[in-house]
Amino acid sequence: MNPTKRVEAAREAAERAYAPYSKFKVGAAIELNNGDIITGCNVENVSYGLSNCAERTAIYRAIAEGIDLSNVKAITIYTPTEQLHSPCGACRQVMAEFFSADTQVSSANRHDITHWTVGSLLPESFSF
Ligand SMILES: O=c1ccn([C@H]2C[C@H](O)[C@@H](CO)O2)c(=O)[nH]1
Ligand SMILES: [Zn+2]
Repeated sequence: MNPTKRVEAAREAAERAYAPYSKFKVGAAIELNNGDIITGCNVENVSYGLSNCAERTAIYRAIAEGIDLSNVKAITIYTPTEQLHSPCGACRQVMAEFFSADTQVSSANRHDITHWTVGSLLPESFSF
């Protein structure tokens, strides 16, 4: 595991966030078992409900690039804020779709990092 590499990649991705409405910039970095990193940032819209979170941007980018998400080691999100922030409900559901329940999910800022798993963030997730 290389949390520093993911934190740095997520921090750089947060700098690319398009968040003129909320001013809340988020970056995400998915690390694969082979060490490859796929990043995402939040992308907002003047029609606010169309905004996409950093986590889902990274996951959808990976899908679009044909990356096998059964090989995910961990996902880290980064916010340039004083508090740490956990992923929203929509992103938890999308993570549950593509990542196994034991995949590590981390949230970092410039001071701290905290860790969960997909299963702990969305217990008893919907499926059929
Ligand atoms: O886990 C989260 C929570 C929020 N956001 C984005 C959505 C929106 O652009 C901004 C404020 O909600 O932060 C993320 O990217 N990830
Ligand atoms: Zn989200």
